Amino acid sequence: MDILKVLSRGTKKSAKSSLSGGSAVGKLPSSGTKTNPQLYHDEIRGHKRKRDVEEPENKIPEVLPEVDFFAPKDVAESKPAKAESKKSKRAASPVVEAAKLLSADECRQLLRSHRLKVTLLYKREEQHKAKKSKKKKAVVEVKKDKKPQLAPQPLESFGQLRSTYNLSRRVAENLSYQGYKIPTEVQMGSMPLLIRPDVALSEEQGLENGVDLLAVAPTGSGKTISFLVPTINNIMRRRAQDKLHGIHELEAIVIVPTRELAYQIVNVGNQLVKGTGLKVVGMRKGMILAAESQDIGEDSSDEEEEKAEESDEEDEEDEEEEEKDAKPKVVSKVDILITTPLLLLNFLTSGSANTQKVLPTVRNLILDEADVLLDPLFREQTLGIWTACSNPDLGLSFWSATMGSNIETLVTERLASRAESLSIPQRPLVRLVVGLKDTAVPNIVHRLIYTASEQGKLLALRQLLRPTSSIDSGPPLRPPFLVFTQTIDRATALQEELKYDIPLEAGGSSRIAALHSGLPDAARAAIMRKFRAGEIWVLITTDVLARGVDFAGVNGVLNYDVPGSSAAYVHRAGRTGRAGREGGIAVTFYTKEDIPFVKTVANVIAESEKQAGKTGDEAGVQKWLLDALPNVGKEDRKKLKERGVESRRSGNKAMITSKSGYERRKEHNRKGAIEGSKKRKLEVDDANDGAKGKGDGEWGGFDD
Ligand SMILES: Nc1ncnc2c1ncn2[C@@H]1O[C@H](COP(=O)(O)OP(=O)(O)OP(=O)(O)O)[C@@H](O)[C@H]1O
Repeated sequence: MDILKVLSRGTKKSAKSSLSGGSAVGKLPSSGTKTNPQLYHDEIRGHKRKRDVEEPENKIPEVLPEVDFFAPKDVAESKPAKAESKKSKRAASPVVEAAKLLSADECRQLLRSHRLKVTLLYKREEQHKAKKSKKKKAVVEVKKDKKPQLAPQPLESFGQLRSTYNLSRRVAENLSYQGYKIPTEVQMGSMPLLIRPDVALSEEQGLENGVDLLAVAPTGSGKTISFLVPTINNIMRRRAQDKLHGIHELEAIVIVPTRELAYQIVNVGNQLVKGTGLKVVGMRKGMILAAESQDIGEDSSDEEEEKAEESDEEDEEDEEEEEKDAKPKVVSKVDILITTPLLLLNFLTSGSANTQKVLPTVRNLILDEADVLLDPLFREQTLGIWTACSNPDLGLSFWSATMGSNIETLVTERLASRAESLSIPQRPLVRLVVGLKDTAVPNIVHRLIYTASEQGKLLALRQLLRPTSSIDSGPPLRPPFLVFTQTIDRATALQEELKYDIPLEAGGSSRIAALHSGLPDAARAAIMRKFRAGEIWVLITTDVLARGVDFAGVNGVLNYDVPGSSAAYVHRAGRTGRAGREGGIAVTFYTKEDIPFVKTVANVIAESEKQAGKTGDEAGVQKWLLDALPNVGKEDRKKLKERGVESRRSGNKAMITSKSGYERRKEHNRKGAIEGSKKRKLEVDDANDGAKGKGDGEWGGFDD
């Protein structure tokens, strides 16, 4: 099998092949950068666009430089900086163009052409009603049944961030250094709103002081930048206004569901805060933050605060130092904290039982992958942190590619009850949605493959690993790719099964790895590093990597086991085809056991293809199949989401093996026969020994 040749393509890309457009390889998402990361730009009917969407700071070449997708994110991004001279190290400041605002009609047209829908979910209005000579104030809430559409100024180019929204020069430079050409849809819609609501929503009254935001946008569409840039800029602006220079204070928290995602966001944050003096820190176990205690009794957090102040004065805290020293320390140099819910909650609830730590300095709370953070699995932990952020000016934003209406309701209710309990006016709540439906991944190829048995899946996967394989007429599934399984055991077992499929001369078993939550932190980090560096080509995992993790070079995703929900499918599949790149493929295997549940996946595929305008033979799921598959009942959906397909949780069927049931039975019988014969032989020997007077009854049976 010439797998070496195939797998080598992942790392040894010639400039020619990686830029060529025609071949299958040329179409792989890892074969080049995408200059336009936008998914939608429908024609504006009846109107000619007045403004050109081209980036004014067109200093970036038309064809972006070759990027090593596999290089670790931080290294890849910092490498060129080292090579350049100090003077030219920073990207040139984006050209500042004169601030021009679009008319409300133009905004609406442009937003619609990018399938961006912005809705006001809640607003407290004060109306002045003239009653004879007296003016009476009345509070009117936006009625649930008539939520108005908003038309905020869309961000057409990153240059506008400086000219129109007065973004800090440093942050603009750092952003420009990332080499992005044009904003994605979610950046287009959300950044103006979050950076300068007074400008973006100048037509709307009562929103100028900022809004809370629910943002729903496809996987890989640049949501991280969308919340980090405004957060950094807002901290800098506040400090500049208050003339607070050179201080560190925890002002923003980003909550994410996994450690991998937290590290990734810390890396992106560090790129964006270069030269600003701000610190982006990832929460670690045992880390102590400068927090206040609600009950000033005999609580240890007083001590912690004192310690925090002392260490602030000493000014000796440094992230690198902390890495070296595993002992818990008060981390006073942190402006933006990235954390998983439990790590921060553990800190907030540690210490004396009758005290609760609060974080009154936090002005921005960001929930990335908000639907999962507010799912029963993490809900209590997330809400615990939310409650601890006691600043009355707290701004909240919620981000995900999928957001059920239950999440929207929960957020709305929580915001209302928070305002009531703190006796403060509730901030307006705005929802921003990119695309027609959140259950879609429109820019990749989807395939559903039926195999008669569990063993058939393994054979099919082996088949896909072959150099000549392709799925229907679609693009081939080429390494590097991610394989999703239902449980940790299955991930490990699949790795065991596949590790000898990669020839030694191609790196052998070191090219394949399994990453799951059962591994220690260091092992997880090492696997991530190797996968990013292109040393691991097939990464088998569980849903722990389904959310948020950004591997620009991943060609495909294979759902070895059917995902537990439509949202899980969207997020798993969304690990490929990121930043608008086309050519990514998501393959989903299903067996007889999955048939009652597979319609959830088929529906997402159908919706994705509808949004991408694919029909007929191009479609990965044909109409006859959609019609034939049974609808998934509410109970089944719930069960599947919570537990996955039952038969894969335990017992023989949960095993992954290339041997058929018949072969396994035969092997079992053969083993039994050998053991039986050994036992008989030993019994005879024993009897003989006894006869010789040596038997002392020490024999303890056969080993397994
Ligand atoms: N304007 C842009 N142009 C090109 N690439 C971009 C742009 N903005 C972000 N990216 C790149 O897109 C990739 C995906 O971004 P990000 O991880 O923020 O996506 P996301 O929307 O958070 O995805 P997910 O829903 O999976 O978490 C990153 O590699 C990022 O560097």
